[in-house]
Amino acid sequence: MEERLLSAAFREEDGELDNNLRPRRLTEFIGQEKLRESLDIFIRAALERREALDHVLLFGPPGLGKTTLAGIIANELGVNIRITSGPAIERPGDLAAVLTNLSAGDVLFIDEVHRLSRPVEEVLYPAMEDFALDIVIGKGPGARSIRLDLPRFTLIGATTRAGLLTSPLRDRFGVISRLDYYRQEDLVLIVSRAAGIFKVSLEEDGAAEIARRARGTPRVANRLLKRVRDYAQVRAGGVITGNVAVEALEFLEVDPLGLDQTDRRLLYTIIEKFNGGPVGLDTLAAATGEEPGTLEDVFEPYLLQTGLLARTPRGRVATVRAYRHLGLPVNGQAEQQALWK
Ligand SMILES: Nc1ncnc2c1ncn2[C@@H]1O[C@H](COP(=O)(O)OP(=O)(O)OP(=O)(O)O)[C@@H](O)[C@H]1O
Ligand SMILES: [Mg+2]
Repeated sequence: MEERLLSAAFREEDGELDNNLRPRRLTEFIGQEKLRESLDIFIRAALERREALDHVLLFGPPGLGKTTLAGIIANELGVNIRITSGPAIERPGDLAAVLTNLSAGDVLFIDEVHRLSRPVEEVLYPAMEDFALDIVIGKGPGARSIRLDLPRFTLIGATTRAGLLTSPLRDRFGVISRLDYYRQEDLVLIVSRAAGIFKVSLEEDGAAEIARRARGTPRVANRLLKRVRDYAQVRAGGVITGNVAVEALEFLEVDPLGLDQTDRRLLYTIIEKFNGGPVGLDTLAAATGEEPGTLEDVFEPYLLQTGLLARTPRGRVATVRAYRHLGLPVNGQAEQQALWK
């Protein structure tokens, strides 16, 4: 699992990659036009009024650019960014320390903001709303609370699971932006830009081939580019043509829709062991030896998105498209089930 080339999740080896490749300005950020345009307006307006930007919530699947955007926003505002994450802030006192160290206008970026503990969240509410910190002194009936003023700051929260955010927290964000999977043409621009930074020679067809198999995700596109580059260097004189990209990606077992072995095995299991489905999540997990949560969060989103898998009230179903993709005959059963789609 950890080793999946196509996982959109962040991995250690991406660290360096991400830092060199991260666009620093809004104009360098490719795709997500609507979101980019709105952010551009909000940032300019805040700058003109010399105010801190409203709190921003960025949500969407992993690897689509949430952390990148947080950095860009701070950069465009010309302020410092403090980076932390939900699980890293263990106690209310930890958050209080971070908040009291901010300067006016600063950006506080909290990644995985849905994973803040309740007591920590409660410190965040008045901080976001009134730029104040309520500190309780003493215990029991003698306890009293004093209010400390905080500088006006901008909280940027990022989450892959907006549904898990409590509503009091969600309601305190003035800007709520969703990132979507990228279009093919945007991914072509993204890998071409990365190739420029890596100084790899990448032809147009090569870029298209990598983009097509990148699951709509810049992080995956950049990672595939790195592996294809290795292949091209050793086997093909360093130039990534369309053919070289196809060869390399076949070698890496990334198929034309961007599925890897694990994705295909999942679909085969539904088709062969469960006659195409419907099959319940837990049963499917047991049959494939994966955790139900992993199936749901890691494997399903992309299969659902490409229409290879469908969720029905009675369980998961392999669609006609899945049969065709795997080159299996579509029997009457599958046609029937396809009606669920
Ligand atoms: N619009 C974009 N243009 C160019 N490169 C991008 C874009 N979006 C993301 N990237 C690249 O993709 C990589 C992953 O982006 P990022 O780390 O911002 O994703 P994320 O949404 O924060 O992921 P996670 O949910 O795992 O934290 C970075 O290396 C970044 O350079
Ligand atoms: Mg991130």
